[in-house]
Amino acid sequence: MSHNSFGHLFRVTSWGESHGPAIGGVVDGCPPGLSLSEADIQPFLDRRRPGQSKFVTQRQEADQVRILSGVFEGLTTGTPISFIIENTDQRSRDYGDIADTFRPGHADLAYHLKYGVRDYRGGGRSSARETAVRVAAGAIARKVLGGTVRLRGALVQMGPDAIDRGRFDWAQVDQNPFFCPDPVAAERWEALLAETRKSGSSLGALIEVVAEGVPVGLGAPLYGKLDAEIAAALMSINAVKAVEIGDGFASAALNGEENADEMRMGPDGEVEFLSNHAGGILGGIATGQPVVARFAVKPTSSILTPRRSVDRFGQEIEMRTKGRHDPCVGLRAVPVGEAMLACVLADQLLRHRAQNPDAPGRARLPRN
Ligand SMILES: Cc1cc2nc3c(=O)[nH]c(=O)nc-3n(C[C@H](O)[C@H](O)[C@H](O)COP(=O)(O)O)c2cc1C
Ligand SMILES: C=C(O[C@@H]1CC(C(=O)O)=C[C@@H](OP(=O)(O)O)[C@H]1O)C(=O)O
Repeated sequence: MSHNSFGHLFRVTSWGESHGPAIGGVVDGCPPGLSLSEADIQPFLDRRRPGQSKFVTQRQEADQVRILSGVFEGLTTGTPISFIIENTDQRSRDYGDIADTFRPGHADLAYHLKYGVRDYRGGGRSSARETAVRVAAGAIARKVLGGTVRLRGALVQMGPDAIDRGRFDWAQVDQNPFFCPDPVAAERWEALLAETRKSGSSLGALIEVVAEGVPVGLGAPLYGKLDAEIAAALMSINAVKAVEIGDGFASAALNGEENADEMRMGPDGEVEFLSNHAGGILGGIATGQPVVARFAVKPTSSILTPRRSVDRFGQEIEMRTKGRHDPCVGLRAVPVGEAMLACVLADQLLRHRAQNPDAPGRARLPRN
């Protein structure tokens, strides 16, 4: 991960600010000959787009993507794929009040201290507007991964209210505005988030992303371990404060027997795991089990409730933040998390093929 690019062979660069004319990205290293058009990318952007329900920011952006390079007659050419998404609904006057002040919990103070000069409109470069670029890149990464890798995400906790794991149903995720896999929790969250928004406050959340059908062997120990790169990619998303793989923090409380993912031989000569505490990764390498990662986002820092802060002249102030904000950023972070996982897996797939082109990608062992 460097400043505005990540990945090695599948390399994503993003550019743009929230209230500038446009945002966009460049994906370099995408293999040639993959069918790709805007129609492959747009559905993913549509899931992340702001303004879609009363539970997200009311900024209205179409998030229409336009490919500028790297595709000829519907196929990727192996050259940089450049794309642009125009910003059309900036309301920069909302930010006039906070040009000289720093929202507690947002990036304002840190950008000021580091750079001295910043585009404060909409948070500038620090805004999650940029996450649209990640989602577009993720759609291209999914093309590289092909149809055998199934990648999905869900919101599993809003504020203190977690889903019931027994009711986890992927089919529910697109049936409510929360990306919630538990219909009963989704009903509770409707009231919870409406009340939170009305009171001028915000909530944090926990998001789970899962990739099934990941080829065995992805991961580049020691410093390019699959879990390490997934953690870095998810941690780079705005507002993320924690990432875990498999049982994550809960594994600290398990004993060795409970944590052991025991193995048997399946009838087709493939290793079968009896559980998946490891989240599909051992030694930094994919085992073929579902890759499971979770990440926590903090509550939105732009809130209407007055908070104490300081301004750039060193005055102590009290401020409230008006404007259009997500009362819980976790909702729209779901497609962003999926996209970051897709980009890491696509990059690891290309690196794995380069180093070990004959690896079978299966957990097969010889039997006597
Ligand atoms: C999808 C998404 C939407 C977000 N929407 C908002 C928002 O409307 N208002 C806000 O203050 N922060 C929002 N954030 C969080 C800020 O972008 C983030 O807190 C800020 O960049 C500071 O960086 P940090 O929280 O990573 O330290 C959002 C984050 C994500 C992932
Ligand atoms: C624009 C998007 O989300 C924005 C993310 C964001 C922030 O601080 O991160 C603050 C708000 O920006 P604005 O005040 O300009 O409306 C959100 O609307 C988007 O995701 O496309």
